[in-house]
Amino acid sequence: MKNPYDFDVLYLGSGHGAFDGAGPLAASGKKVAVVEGEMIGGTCPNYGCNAKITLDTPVVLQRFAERMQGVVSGNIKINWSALVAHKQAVIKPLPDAIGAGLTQNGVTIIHGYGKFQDAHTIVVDEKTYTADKIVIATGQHPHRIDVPGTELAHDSRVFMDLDVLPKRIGILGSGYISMEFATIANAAGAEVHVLMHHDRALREFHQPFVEDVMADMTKRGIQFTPNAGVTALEKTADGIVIHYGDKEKLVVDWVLDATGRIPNVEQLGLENVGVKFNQHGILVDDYLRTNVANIYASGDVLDKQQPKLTPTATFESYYLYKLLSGQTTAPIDYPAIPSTVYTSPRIAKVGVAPESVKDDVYKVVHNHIPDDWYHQTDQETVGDSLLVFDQEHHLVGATEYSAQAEDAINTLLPAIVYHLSRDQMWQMAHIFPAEGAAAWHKIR
Ligand SMILES: Cc1cc2nc3c(=O)[nH]c(=O)nc-3n(C[C@H](O)[C@H](O)[C@H](O)COP(=O)(O)OP(=O)(O)OC[C@H]3O[C@@H](n4cnc5c(N)ncnc54)[C@H](O)[C@@H]3O)c2cc1C
Ligand SMILES: NC(=O)c1ccc[n+]([C@@H]2O[C@H](COP(=O)([O-])OP(=O)(O)OC[C@H]3O[C@@H](n4cnc5c(N)ncnc54)[C@H](O)[C@@H]3O)[C@@H](O)[C@H]2O)c1
Repeated sequence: MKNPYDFDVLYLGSGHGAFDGAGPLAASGKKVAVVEGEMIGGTCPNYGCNAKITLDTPVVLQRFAERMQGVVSGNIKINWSALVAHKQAVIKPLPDAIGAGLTQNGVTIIHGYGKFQDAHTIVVDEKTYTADKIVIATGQHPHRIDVPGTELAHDSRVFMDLDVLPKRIGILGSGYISMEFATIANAAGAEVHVLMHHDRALREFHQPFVEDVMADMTKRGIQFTPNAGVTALEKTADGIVIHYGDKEKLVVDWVLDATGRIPNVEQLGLENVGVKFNQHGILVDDYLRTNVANIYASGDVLDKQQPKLTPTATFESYYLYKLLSGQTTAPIDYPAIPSTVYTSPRIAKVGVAPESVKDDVYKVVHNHIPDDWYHQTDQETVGDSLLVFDQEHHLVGATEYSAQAEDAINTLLPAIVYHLSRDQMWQMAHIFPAEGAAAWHKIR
């Protein structure tokens, strides 16, 4: 029977929650549209992962040169305006490249904000588009602290476009964005103050590793204030005054609000169709289907257990491609989702956390990274990993803090996802010498 709608599948949003699946879905013969209100590709390429890692790259170089002093000489100084210009040059082509990838696969791109009129109809700038199935992949937006003067603070997107690095920066919150941007701003020469909501940072990460990273950041001049309880922001002739705690004050030139992100569920017309959501996002079943049968959701906008990260959004998007193209009827089966905080050194983790381990079920193996021969070459002095094995020596979790923790954890993923035995681990021959080989060597 002919589809009575304009499209088989229409996506609201064009981030990883949409585009990783929309392209293959169109290539499989489905008529697909993507509606995007801002930049094609969404947060990750334009003002998230890719933009941030470009700003971080000279920090890594700076740390590397610092470790190798004596063998090489001279410190690396970051030229902030040149770095931001470099970031713009690296990021600028991405929306066009992602858009071209979509259109080459046959996806129709519609620019503008979409809103539900009914369960099969989306309105964009007064034009209507109908679809058999609709996927809500609208992501999140920054939370703004609810205190007088909140408008004086900025979000991470504004930070990444600053032509001139402010001298004194106050950062509210101590999650991913706070810790990463504090690292970058400090390395580039700013005075950085982190006002923590509680007494711990990065609460989902192994706290002894977080404390080591914070000690290093403190040594480099970043000032942490635990339980700050920010009460107001005020503009004065000296700068912006952050009022916190019991009548305490801090004067800075610029404030980054890094107090979390909120799902984009407002202004979608969800009330017109009755899609259910809460403050964590849209509610879906194990097929990423909302309570309205033809409406699905994917990516950061979901209420879910998995971390709201690009690998999760990509996995969901690809799952929906398989489901909506009829290649699977199975529920989504998430792998262990890895995550990293791009401080320097980084903290990365995947799978079973060492702190959750009961002795009789799992075995935790500790490695001090500088003890590895490979890390004598780069004069590494810090870093630890904890590897969690079951009784049959299957790797079930790993967490590491080190200069290259993200690569070490990525390398270990097949062992966890495919539940490899020791014999199967030996079936893989790694390029040597390399970080990945060093990480793999520790689990065999
Ligand atoms: C500063 C920062 C750094 C990050 N770094 C990392 C990292 O290093 N690694 C990592 O894994 N994750 C990182 N993330 C998280 C990552 O960016 C997100 O998990 C990922 O982008 C989620 O993809 P998504 O498609 O669900 O949402 P998004 O990428 O946010 O895409 C949603 C899109 O929907 C559009 N939209 C919203 N409403 C509508 C509407 N009504 N109509 C049409 N379009 C609409 C938005 O404009 C947006 O483009 C970072 C996030 C931030 C903010
Ligand atoms: N490397 C990465 O993968 C990466 C990097 C950046 C962002 N992200 C994604 O973006 C999301 C948002 O990052 P984020 O750092 O804004 O959020 P977050 O949830 O990681 O951290 C928010 C911080 O703000 C604090 N906070 C909350 N309410 C507050 C209040 N009223 N006053 C003061 N502090 C308050 C929290 O205690 C926490 O420290 C992350 O959760 C993650 O999903 C990922």
